[in-house]
Amino acid sequence: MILLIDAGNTRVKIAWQAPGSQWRGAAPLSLTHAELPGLAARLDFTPRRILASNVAGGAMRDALERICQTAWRLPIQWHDARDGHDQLLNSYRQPARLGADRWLGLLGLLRHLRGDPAWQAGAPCILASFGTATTLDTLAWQIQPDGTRRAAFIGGLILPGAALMARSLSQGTADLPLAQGDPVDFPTDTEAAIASGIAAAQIGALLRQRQRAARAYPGVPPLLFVSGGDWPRVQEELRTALEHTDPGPAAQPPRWLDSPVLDGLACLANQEDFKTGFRRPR
Ligand SMILES: Nc1ncnc2c1ncn2[C@@H]1O[C@H](COP(=O)(O)OP(=O)(O)O)[C@@H](O)[C@H]1O
Ligand SMILES: CC(C)(COP(=O)(O)O)[C@@H](O)C(=O)NCCC(=O)O
Repeated sequence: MILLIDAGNTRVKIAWQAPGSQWRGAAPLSLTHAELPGLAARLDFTPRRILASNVAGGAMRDALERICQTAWRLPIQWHDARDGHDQLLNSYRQPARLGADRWLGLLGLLRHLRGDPAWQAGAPCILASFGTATTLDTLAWQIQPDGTRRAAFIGGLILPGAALMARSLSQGTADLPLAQGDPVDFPTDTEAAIASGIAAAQIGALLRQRQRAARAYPGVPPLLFVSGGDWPRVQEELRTALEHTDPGPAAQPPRWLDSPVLDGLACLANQEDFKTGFRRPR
C-alpha cells in the first residue's frame, strides 16, 4: 500500500491506495495533531511508500518523519507546489510559495474534472477549502502561444476559516462567547449574530470569486467544488445564497470532495516518471 498524508494546521488527513490503482480507497482518516503518534496502530497494513504534504510547520514535519521511521523504517516523499507542473500551470508570482495543500488540492481536483463536459467547454472552476484557513482557488483554461490550451491555477483568496473567526472574536473581545449557533437571516442573539456573520463572510467571499470567475470567463457558469472540515458550518448558507442568485440555466450545484489534497498526492504517486521523492520541504 501507498500511504498518503495531508498535514493541515488543525488536523492530519490520511488515506492509502494500492500501487497502480487510479483512486485511493475509502474516506480518509482525520486525526488531531495529538493523535498522530498512534497512527501505525490504526492501520492494518505496512506501507511500501509514503507521500505527504505539510502546511503545519517544521515540528509537524519532524514528528511525521519520526513516526514513519519508527513504525516502518520508511522516509517520507514530501510534495508541494514545486511538483506536478506538467499537469497544471501555476500563476502565483512565486509559485513555490503557494501552500502545498492548495496546489495538491488543485491537482486532485483536475482528476475529478477529467471528462467533465462543462470544464471541457471552458467553465472556470473554484475549489473552496473550509479548513483552519479558508482558501478559494480558481482553475481555468489558458491559451498558450502555440494555440493549445492548458489548465492553470489563476489565483485565489486566503481568509480565516470559520472556526478561527469564531475563536478570534471570543479571544479578542471582552464579552463575546465562542459561538456555536446556526446562521439565520436576522439574528436576535449573540450566538446567532456571530454564527451568521461568519457564515456570511465565508460564503460572501466564495460568491465574490464565483462572480469574478464568471466575468473573466463568460460563457459557461463556474463550477464549484467544496471541501474541508468546516464545510458543515457554512453549507446551509451557500445553499440559501445560491437559491437567491441567478447563475443561469447551466449552473450546477456545488460538489463535495472529501480530500482533494490526498487525491493530488495519489495522482503524483501514480506518475510513472515520478522522481522527486526524498526531498525535504522548506
Ligand atoms: N472530527 C472533528 N470534530 C470537530 N471538528 C472538526 C472535526 N474535523 C474537522 N473539524 C473542523 O474542521 C476544521 C479543520 O478542517 P480541516 O479541513 O481538517 O483543516 P486543516 O486542513 O486546516 O487542518 C476545524 O477547524 C474544525 O472546526
Ligand atoms: C493558506 C494555508 C494556511 C491553508 O492551510 P490549512 O487551512 O489547510 O491548514 C496554507 O495553504 C498555507 O500556509 N499557504 C502558504 C501561503 C500561500 O498559499 O500563499
